[in-house]
Amino acid sequence: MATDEFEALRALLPADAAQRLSSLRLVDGVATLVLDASGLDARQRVALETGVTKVLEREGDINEVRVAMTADREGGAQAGDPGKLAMPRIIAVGSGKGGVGKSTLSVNLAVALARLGLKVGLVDADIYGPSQARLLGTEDEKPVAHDKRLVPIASRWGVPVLSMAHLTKAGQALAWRGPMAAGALTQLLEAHWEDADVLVVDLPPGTGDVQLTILHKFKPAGAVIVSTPQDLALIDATRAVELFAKGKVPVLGLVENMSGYICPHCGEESDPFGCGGAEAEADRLGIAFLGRIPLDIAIRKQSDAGVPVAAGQGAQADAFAALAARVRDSLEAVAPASGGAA
Ligand SMILES: Nc1ncnc2c1ncn2[C@@H]1O[C@H](COP(=O)(O)OP(=O)(O)OP(=O)(O)O)[C@@H](O)[C@H]1O
Repeated sequence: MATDEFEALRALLPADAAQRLSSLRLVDGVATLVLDASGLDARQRVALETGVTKVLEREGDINEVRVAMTADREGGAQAGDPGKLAMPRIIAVGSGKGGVGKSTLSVNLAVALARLGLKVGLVDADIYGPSQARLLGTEDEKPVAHDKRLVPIASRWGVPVLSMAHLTKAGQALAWRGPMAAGALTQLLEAHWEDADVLVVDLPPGTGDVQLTILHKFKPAGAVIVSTPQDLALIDATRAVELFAKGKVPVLGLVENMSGYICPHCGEESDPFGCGGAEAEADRLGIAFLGRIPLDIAIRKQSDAGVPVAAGQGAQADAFAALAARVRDSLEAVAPASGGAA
């Protein structure tokens, strides 16, 4: 955006917002602003955002206004370690095996937790197949930096997100290995998450270096393991449980995804991958069973369209709401929110 265009838009802003403006971009009718909200309480932040949105939405060439707030305050339950960045509580979502629906589950869990009233952020740490940018409809966004740290990208669903896909060109992330990947992951996790109560982190599948880096460096408050009901997936899920146990990360429980299929034509229920295996395995491992998410074409279609089912109404949204409530309660048990409110 040209400087005069920037200044013209800036001049439209209420004076307090103009003073706090760190960056402003206008791309394809979407105005993205970053405001420094230091010293403001939640109500003042909302007032600031509303004021900005109102004036910019009146402009003919602006269809959407996205506002990100940054602030220099400490926050989160893991604050208090002097010299270390304050971090929200991290829920790591892992699976032993690829393709079991870990990313689908992570985004819907994040949205469902936000609907329960938590402030939730989502980090896509899946360097080999980042998908959260698409799942939240933010593929065309690039994060800006403030004070050398990335500012999470706002999504339509109230869950800000950062993904490896936001930092790379399509396909590039696949070639990332070792220190480069660890460096990029650190940037995503050490971004401006200070407003979040909880950070859902979508891990890559398996039990390799990236998972270990996150475990050791960022100490998740808890882990959710996703599996389909087949034996092979469950064997791998057991490995993921062991990885977290070794890293002393409490396992909040196991979720069975793609559990039971209801034919959209005849209504008959079938179990292409079996059913109930994860619950039995959770029982055997002595960990909680967090619930079942059915195999439903609506979940796949809505995911592809960047509209998480958990944001809507109906049986699938209810399934994710129930899952989120269990995850929230387990998290409270192992890592209560500071001040006791969640
Ligand atoms: N419950 C479900 N019902 C229907 N489709 C689903 C369900 N869960 C996941 N899918 C679909 O399965 C595919 C794989 O899901 P997803 O990408 O979430 O898996 P993943 O475990 O994160 O995979 P990867 O290991 O490759 O990152 C996607 O097309 C997704 O839309």
